[in-house]
Amino acid sequence: MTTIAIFGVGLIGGSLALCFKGKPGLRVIGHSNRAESVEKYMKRGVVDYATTSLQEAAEAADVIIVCVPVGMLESYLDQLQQFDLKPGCIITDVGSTKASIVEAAIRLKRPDIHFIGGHPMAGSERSGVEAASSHLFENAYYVLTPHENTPDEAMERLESLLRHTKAHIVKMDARQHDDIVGAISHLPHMIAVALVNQVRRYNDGNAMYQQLAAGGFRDITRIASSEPNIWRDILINNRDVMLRLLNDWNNEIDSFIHMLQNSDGVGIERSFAEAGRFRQELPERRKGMITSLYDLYVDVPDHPGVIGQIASLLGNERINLSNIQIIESREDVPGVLRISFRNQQDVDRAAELLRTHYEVHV
Ligand SMILES: NC(=O)C1=CN([C@@H]2O[C@H](COP(=O)(O)OP(=O)(O)OC[C@H]3O[C@@H](n4cnc5c(N)ncnc54)[C@H](O)[C@@H]3O)[C@@H](O)[C@H]2O)C=CC1
Ligand SMILES: O=C(O)C(=O)Cc1ccc(O)cc1
Repeated sequence: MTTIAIFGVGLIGGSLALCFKGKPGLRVIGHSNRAESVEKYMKRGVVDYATTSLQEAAEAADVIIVCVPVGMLESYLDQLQQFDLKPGCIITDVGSTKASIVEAAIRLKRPDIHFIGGHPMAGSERSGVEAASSHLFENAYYVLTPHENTPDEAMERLESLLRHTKAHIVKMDARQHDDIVGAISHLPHMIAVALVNQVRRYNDGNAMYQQLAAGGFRDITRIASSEPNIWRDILINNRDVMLRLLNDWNNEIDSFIHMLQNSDGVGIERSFAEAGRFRQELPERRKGMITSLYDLYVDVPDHPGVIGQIASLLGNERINLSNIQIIESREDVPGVLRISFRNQQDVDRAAELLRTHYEVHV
């Protein structure tokens, strides 16, 4: 029996727990400092057992997964050092930054305890165990940042456990991880927040801003609704990388300012064309950060009841949808209902079925 202890059973910890719970040979213990949370984990059935005792959970574990905000990770490592952990115990984390925690783990004293940094590169703007799903990591990348001293045996044990997430495991240097993820995830979160706040200020003087801000604005700013304390920790932890990236961002914006000052239409066209080409080359249908996947758009008459109708059509054929959203503007997406699925096969089946009743765009 492999016992997995999860500290911080929120969106990511809860989703991991759901990937492992009920699998043969695995037992999942959840920990929270708060008794109400422990009760909630048990009631929702995300773990086999839950406790407020860090020591009890840690000492029972073969694998410990620390799923708390980035700013708390080091203090968890320090506390774990005080306990009589099982020999061979693997400690991993899910933090969105890797360099500082990998560095801190070098301080772990026992040579038979192995820390391997981890970052499942899928998530959402939602938080808490209420948003957890066993499908969250399917087909996403899961970065591991082993140290040069990490034994192969420990790495293999962790990889084999994480196969339950159905994510693709990639190994990477922790600093390189922070550079890349800084650019493709942390910077976009900052930009989304800055953009929303800019428009929020205009809206103070004229509420039409908010009223008209649907469609594209909503899409590209979804991640501005992310959990503030989680992102405070990520950005402060990756501060040096972020400051460099923001400097480059300023240069990008400056170049737009210059093009506009000079009415440089050729330059503007070139910027859009270059960006479009690069974006087209992004891996398609790979679940990852800042992407909604397996979506289809259905052009439907705007009347109540249509969502129910579509849900029953899909339900009758046992096609599971993961999300359904009304898009209020038709300017930049073909259709008014966005329906998300968990895999391409479901998109294809749904598209074939719904085409007999509606106009469908995949
Ligand atoms: N949100 C996302 O999409 C992703 C987040 N991550 C990382 O996963 C970790 C957890 O994030 P989420 O699950 O999104 O957050 P969450 O807010 O859903 O869950 C955080 C968990 O940590 C506990 N917690 C919060 N503050 C604490 C504190 N001061 N001391 C002890 N426990 C505390 C909470 O009770 C909760 O169980 C973070 O390190 C984040 O960087 C990684 C991939 C994606
Ligand atoms: O919702 C999205 O698109 C995200 O980008 C979620 C996310 C947030 C933090 C991570 O470290 C990884 C993924």
